[in-house]
Amino acid sequence: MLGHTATDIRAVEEARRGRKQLGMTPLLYDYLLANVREHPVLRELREETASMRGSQMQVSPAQAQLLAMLVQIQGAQRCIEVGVFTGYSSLAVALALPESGRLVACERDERCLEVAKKYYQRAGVAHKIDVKHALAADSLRSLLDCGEASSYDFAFVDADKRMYEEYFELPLKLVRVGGLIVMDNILWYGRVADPLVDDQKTISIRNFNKKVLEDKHVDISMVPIGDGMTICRKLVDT
Ligand SMILES: C[S@@+](CC[C@H](N)C(=O)[O-])C[C@H]1O[C@@H](n2cnc3c(N)ncnc32)[C@H](O)[C@@H]1O
Repeated sequence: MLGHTATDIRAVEEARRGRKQLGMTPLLYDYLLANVREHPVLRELREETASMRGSQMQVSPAQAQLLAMLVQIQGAQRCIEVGVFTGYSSLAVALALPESGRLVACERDERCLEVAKKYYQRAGVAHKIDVKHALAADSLRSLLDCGEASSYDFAFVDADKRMYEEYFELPLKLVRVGGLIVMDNILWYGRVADPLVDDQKTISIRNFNKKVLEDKHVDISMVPIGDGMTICRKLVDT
């Protein structure tokens, strides 16, 4: 164990003792990253984003890989993303879609979208992405107004944490039975589990987690990857 920190060693020992959840250490994170297949344009985008304000908002390469895998398993053609930032997760989804696939990408910040669009072009997937520069709730409501309820295969929600219930309910209407909605940041840096933390965002995510646990319209799986993701599979039309 030469060169390993005490924390790294403790994490490995705890795992050996049979704990079901492995703590993520910097060493283990680097190992995980080294074992992710990352498209070269995704890597370039991640490197550019790293120097930008808010770079911690970007999903990890392992999360993006999981999203792409879910899209492929679903055989998804029609996808939605709520919260694009500089485009890392949307680019991963677009790369996983077939040529005929479409992704509606919702983002309110124009400067983030400029970066995202540059990389969509660079990766040759811009034609698959319909960028909606507006508040996501307005964009999603207008899809519903256009008669697109129950017509999407997959939605990824990674925006305003204070609105998580609404940003789940709207995609739930847009996704077909059998389709997936993936909600990001459901562990919120561990704050959701700390009863002493009671800021608005933490309370909103806690409320969402409680509500979706009891929601009979979906099957769920809470996955401790990145900052935590809940994968929801729609069971019935709402
Ligand atoms: C966590 S970041 C998204 C990260 C992105 N999925 C990625 O992997 O790079 C959240 C983004 O949602 C956008 N956002 C927040 N609230 C929004 C809203 N109500 N409508 C549209 N975009 C919103 C923010 O501008 C920000 O770029």
